[in-house]
Order: sequence, then C-alpha cells, then structure tokens
Amino acid sequence: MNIKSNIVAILGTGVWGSALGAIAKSNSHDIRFWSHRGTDSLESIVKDAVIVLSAVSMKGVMATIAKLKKLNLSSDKIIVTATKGLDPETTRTPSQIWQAAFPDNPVVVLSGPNLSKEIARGLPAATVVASNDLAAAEKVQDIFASDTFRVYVNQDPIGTELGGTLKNVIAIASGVCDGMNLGTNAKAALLTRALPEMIRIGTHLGASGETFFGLSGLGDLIATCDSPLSRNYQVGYGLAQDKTLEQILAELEGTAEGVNTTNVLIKIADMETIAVPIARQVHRLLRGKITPVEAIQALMERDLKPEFCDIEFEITNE
Ligand SMILES: NC(=O)c1ccc[n+]([C@@H]2O[C@H](COP(=O)([O-])OP(=O)(O)OC[C@H]3O[C@@H](n4cnc5c(N)ncnc54)[C@H](O)[C@@H]3O)[C@@H](O)[C@H]2O)c1
Ligand SMILES: O=P(O)(O)OC[C@H](O)CO
Repeated sequence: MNIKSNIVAILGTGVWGSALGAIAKSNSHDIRFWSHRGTDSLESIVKDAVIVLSAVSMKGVMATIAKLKKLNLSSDKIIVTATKGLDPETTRTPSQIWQAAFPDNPVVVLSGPNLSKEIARGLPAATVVASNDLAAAEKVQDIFASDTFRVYVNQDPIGTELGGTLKNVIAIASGVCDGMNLGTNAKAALLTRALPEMIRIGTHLGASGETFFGLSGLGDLIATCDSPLSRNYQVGYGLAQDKTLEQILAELEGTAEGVNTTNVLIKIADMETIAVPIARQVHRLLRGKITPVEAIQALMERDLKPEFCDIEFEITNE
C-alpha cells in the first residue's frame, strides 16, 4: 500500500507499541523501538524519524517527554500519542501534554477499538488518527493503514483521545457486570447509559459530542467492555470475584489505565459538578468503599428521570 519507506520511532515496547510497530513494519517502514528499560539512546532512535509514536503508559508520559525535551526535537517530526490515560496532577490528556511540550510539532492521537493481542494476530481492525493538523493525520494514516488495519482520520483529537480513555472506567464496570453474571440486558443498559456520561465529561473538556459515536468512542466502548482480553475488564471481573484491587493488579499482565483514569475522572466531575453515576460507583468499588452488589443497588435505586435530558449533540457527518 505504501511506496516510500519512512523511519518511525516507537517509544514504549509494551504490547501496544510492539503491535503498532509490527503494522508499520509490514508496510515496509523502518521501525526503531525505544524502551526506558533498554540500552539504545533515545537520541539515536528519534534522530532521523519522520514520526515519533509514544505508546508508553500514562505513568511514563511525563518522564518520556522530559527526556525528549533535552534533544531539541525538530519541529517537522510528527508526534503520535497512543496512550489512553489522564495525568493525575493536571487532569490533562496525553496529547495536551505533548502539544504543550512541543508547540511547533504536529501532534496526532491514535485511538480506536484496538485490543493489541487481536491486532498482533493480524485480525482485521479499524482505528482513528486525529489531529488539528489534517496533513499530519493523513501522513500517519498512510503509514499505518494496511489491508488488516483500516485507519480513519478526523479533526477532533481530544474527543478521539477521551473516547479511548474514559471507556476504560466503564470497562471495569462491565467486567463487574459479567463477573457477577448480571446478564445481557444489564450489560446493554450499562454501556448505553455510560455513553452520555462519557459525552458529558468529553464535551466539557472540549471534545465534539459526535466523536463519541465513532470508532474511538462507541467502537472502543464495545470492544473493551466485551472482551476478556481487556486488562480494564479483567480488573472489574476480578473485583466481582471478591479479589482485592492489589491482588488483581499483581496478577495482571500490563497496564490497566482505567484505575488511574477513574480517580482523575472523579476529580474532574467533582470540580465541574458533572454527573457520572457509573464512574462514581466504579470509584467507590476500586477504593473498597462498597461491594459489587452495593454498587449495582446504588445505580438501580437512583431517582427516576427522562432518558434524554442532559446531553446535546449533533451528528453532522454522513
Ligand atoms: N494493549 C492494548 O490493547 C492497547 C490498545 C490501545 C491503547 N493502549 C494504550 O497504550 C498504552 C500502553 O499500553 P500497553 O498495553 O502497551 O501497556 P504495557 O503495560 O504493555 O506497556 C507500557 C509501556 O510503557 C512503558 N513505561 C512505563 N513507565 C514508563 C516510564 N516511566 N518511562 C518510560 N516508559 C514507561 C513501559 O516500559 C512499556 O513499554 C496504555 O495507555 C494503553 O491504555 C493499549
Ligand atoms: O487492555 P485494555 O483494557 O487497556 O484495553 C485495550 C484497548 O484500549 C482497547 O482498545
């Protein structure tokens, strides 16, 4: 599909960075991996790269940026962020942090229903690359698109990023739902009511509401909330088995960003007085304040209300 080979630096060699690197490599691009635990210098990895893609977990974003800042990154390099998290101190998204650190570089968000283990197996999937700089997003689209990985562009980086980030909180709730065998009706109600919750927070933070109905919102919500491959789902499932959070995290392979994201989301909701009933129960559950049964009761016993009363959005695209 691609004719010209580009040098792509992938920062973070966890399962997602590795899977993304393998996709670009199969498109004949020259991939250079960097890990904070490895021996290669960051400078040598990013030196000739056209694209610098960060797939480090949220806890590594600030440290990685601090290292890159020392290297005087040229402003023509496209920074791609694939992290799905929120900064606990500032509540900012990774793309906001990257853009503030490198104001002259194009920053592109890559996010979608992308369980890395399925992608590593070459199963078909789709994703979104979003940026205020459309040409940069299209360049990233060109580099990663393949006949098994369909890449769409859009111009709502914050909405695209927040869809992938906020759904991790709901994936924990969904794991609880399945772990307690609450059935398909309960799961459908949970996911459907979660979407306006995500939209309320997202639009408050500057996202476009319609983005949440696309691949990076609804698409990723479905994928993550319905798959035992999701680490966030596994956290919820474990809580439903009466395991402690510490025990679950100790057994977990890789990062469950939803645990930190729940804390940041509640911080934002409390500061801005935004209703997030599902996330609030997840927060209480993670902190050991309530049991899964009490969380379900609290959600079911809330005051009755009209179904559509608190979000406004317009679908403008076909
Ligand atoms: N795994 C997936 O299916 C998937 C899909 C889409 C997005 N994501 C997101 O991508 C990010 C990475 O996910 P993953 O599954 O590869 O996680 P992982 O736990 O497998 O890997 C985390 C990576 O972050 C790096 N890291 C951690 N602390 C660091 C630090 N202080 N400095 C530099 N690097 C540090 C680790 O070395 C590792 O390379 C997460 O935000 C996740 O939500 C994951
Ligand atoms: O394993 P998780 O829970 O981080 O989920 C993976 C991705 O975010 C799904 O798109």
